Amino acid sequence: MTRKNILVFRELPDDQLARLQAAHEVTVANPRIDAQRASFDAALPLAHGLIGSSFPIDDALLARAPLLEVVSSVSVGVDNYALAALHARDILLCHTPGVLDETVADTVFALLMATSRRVVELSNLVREGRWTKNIGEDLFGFDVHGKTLGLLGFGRIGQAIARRASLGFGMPVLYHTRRPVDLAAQAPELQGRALFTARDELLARADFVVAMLPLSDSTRDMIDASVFDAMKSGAIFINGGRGATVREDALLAALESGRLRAAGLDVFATEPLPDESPLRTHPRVTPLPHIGSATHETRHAMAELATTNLLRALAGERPLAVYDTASA
Ligand SMILES: NC(=O)C1=CN([C@@H]2O[C@H](COP(=O)(O)OP(=O)(O)OC[C@H]3O[C@@H](n4cnc5c(N)ncnc54)[C@H](O)[C@@H]3O)[C@@H](O)[C@H]2O)C=CC1
Ligand SMILES: O=C(O)C(=O)CO
Repeated sequence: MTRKNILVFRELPDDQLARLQAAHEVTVANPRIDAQRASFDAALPLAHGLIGSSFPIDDALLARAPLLEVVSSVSVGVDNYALAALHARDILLCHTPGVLDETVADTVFALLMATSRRVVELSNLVREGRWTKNIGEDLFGFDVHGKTLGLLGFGRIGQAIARRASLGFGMPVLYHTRRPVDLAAQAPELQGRALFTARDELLARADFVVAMLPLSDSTRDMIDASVFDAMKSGAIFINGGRGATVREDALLAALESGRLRAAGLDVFATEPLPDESPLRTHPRVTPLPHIGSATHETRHAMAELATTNLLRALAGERPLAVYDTASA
C-alpha cells in the first residue's frame, strides 16, 4: 500500500502513533505550540490525513491542504471543523462517538453532586482550617436522589446520564430535543423512565437542568435569558456539552437573581476560561477545565478509535465512525 502523509496536530499515545508510523509517513506538530508551528505549516500542504483535536480546522487552514482526504478528530464534537468546506471537497470527517459516553456521564454526575452538596466549598472549609464547629443549616446541601432531572439534548451521552439518574438515583427524567427518541430501539431500559417533554414544561419542573448539546448554528446561544427565566426557582444548571450553547451573561444574571441555586460547568464559550471571567471565581459556580472524557481509559479509547478511523480511510476502507458533513 502507498505510504501517505499524516499530520498529527495534537499528541497521541505512543502505541497509536506507532500504528500510524507503521503504515505511513507521520509528522507530529501541534500548531498551538510556538516551537512546532513552522513544522505544522510545512507539513500541511503535503498532508493526506490529519488527526487531533481542540484546534480549529477552518476554511483558511483547509485551503492550505490541497491533498487532504480525511480529518480524524479525537473527539465526538465536530464544532471545530469547517463542515461545509469538508463536504464540498469530499474530505471525510471521522470522530469518536460512543467510547466516551459513560465517562462524560460520570463527569456530569460529579458536577451534579458537587453543586448540590457544595463539595468544593465545604472541602475548602476543612482544608483552610475553618471547620471549627458542626456545620449549620447555612451550609446544608440539597438532595440529588429523587429530584427531577431535565435534559436538554438526549443523544448518546444524555441517555447515559439519564440511566444514572433514573436507575441509580431514582430521579424522574424529562428530556427535550427536536423530536422524541425511539426508546424501544435506542435505550429500552429508559422506557417509561425518561419522558419527552415540551421545553418550558421541562424547565418549570426540573430541579437539575443538564445541557448535553452539540454546538451548531441551531444551538449557539440557545440557552439564553428566556431559558433561565423559565427554570424553577432554586434549580441547578449543569453544562457538559459546549460552552457557546449558553449565554454566559444570562447564566450569571440567573445566579445573581437567585433563580439558580448553583451551576456546574465543564465547558465555556472561551477555553481555557479567561482570567477575567466572573464564572472562574463565582461562589456558586463549580468550574471544571473541560474534563468530560479525560480519564486514561477513555482518552486512550478515543485515540485508538480515531487512529483506526484514519488508517481505514487512507486504505480506502469505511472508517468506523464518519460524521455526515452533509447534515450540517
Ligand atoms: N465536556 C466534554 O468533555 C464533552 C462534551 N461533549 C459534547 O457533547 C455533545 C453531545 O454528544 P453526544 O451525546 O455524543 O451527541 P449526540 O449527537 O448523540 O446527541 C446530541 C443531542 O442533541 C440534540 N440536539 C442537537 N441539536 C439540537 C437542537 N437544535 N435542539 C434540540 N436538541 C438538539 C440531538 O437531538 C441529540 O439528542 C458533543 O457534540 C460535544 O459537543 C462530548 C464529549 C465530551
Ligand atoms: O469529544 C468531545 O467532543 C470533547 O469535548 C472531549 O472529549
